[in-house]
Amino acid sequence: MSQYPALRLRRTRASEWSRRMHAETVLTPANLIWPLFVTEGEGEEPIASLPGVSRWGLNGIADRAREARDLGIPCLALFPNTPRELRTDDGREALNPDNLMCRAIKTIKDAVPDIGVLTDVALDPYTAHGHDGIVDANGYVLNDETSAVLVDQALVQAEAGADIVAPSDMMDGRVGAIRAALEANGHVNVQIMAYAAKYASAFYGPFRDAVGSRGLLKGDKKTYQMDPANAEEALREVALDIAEGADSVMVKPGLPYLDIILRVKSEFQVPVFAYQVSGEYAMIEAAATAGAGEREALVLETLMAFRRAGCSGVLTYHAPLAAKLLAR
Ligand SMILES: NCc1[nH]cc(CCC(=O)O)c1CC(=O)O
Ligand SMILES: [Mg+2]
Repeated sequence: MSQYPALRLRRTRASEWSRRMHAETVLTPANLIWPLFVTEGEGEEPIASLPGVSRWGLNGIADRAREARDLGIPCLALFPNTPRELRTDDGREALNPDNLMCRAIKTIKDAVPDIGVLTDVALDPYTAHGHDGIVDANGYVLNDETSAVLVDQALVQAEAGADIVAPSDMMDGRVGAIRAALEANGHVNVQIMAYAAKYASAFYGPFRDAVGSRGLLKGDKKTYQMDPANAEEALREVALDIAEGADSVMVKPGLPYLDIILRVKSEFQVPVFAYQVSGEYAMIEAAATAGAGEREALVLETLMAFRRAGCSGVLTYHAPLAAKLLAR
């Protein structure tokens, strides 16, 4: 009896109510984190390589925060486009308590006190060479020197009101160092979401346009970000970040790395997030524009795939669209 024709897996798929009742995974706006680009001035600056995404001045950022709240999106991720003249080899603008990032955090907290603010800890929006850290004479990104600066950067962000600091730099040991500094400075409830398995990827191009680092970047990031060939190494990275005190871990990029998400979730049972990165967003937009797929369906299917693989949530530039679709 346990086979066809008595067993028909199509039976539960035959009607909409039944499909809904048998869904193993749910996707809600609570699973979305919306990355936002911040700029000086008050205008809206469209980003050519990210159609539909803009940099916003502080007023626009406050409006986006209200929009997110109304859509049920729980958290915003912030990325500054630092004016060129403030970018230096040591990225010291990252430590300025009045920098664009800190002003954006405060703006959001004033406009919508109850929304989560996640900040990126890395130096690339502040360095003249576009790397995430301090480089030596050969252009090599120095681990321990960089980690020391990242600790101060995370503290500056926490002081400004960040709820989650998210180191995206891939230095060794920085999660433990940041956790210790947060504890020592009274920020016991500031979370760390570690970009634990971040790959040296070809999918970050539009992001680098958005934060203004593409034209500046010398070389590539392969001496610190991971080789796409590696999966076991991702598990080691995640194990270390959890041991150092990460509250949650991230896998990045997203869709090409669903296998990593699944393995991390199965192995560690910790909150896992994915970053559906700028190049993935641009790919979906290009497919939709070319008529190769239907935008809304592509967005919801890819986001559901992250949930099915084990993600608690996804950073996605499609967050407002997805939240609107999910509200229907
Ligand atoms: N610290 C850099 C950082 N933080 C988030 C992204 C990429 C996000 C995206 O492509 O959407 C990057 C780019 C990089 O590593 O060069
Ligand atoms: Mg690591």
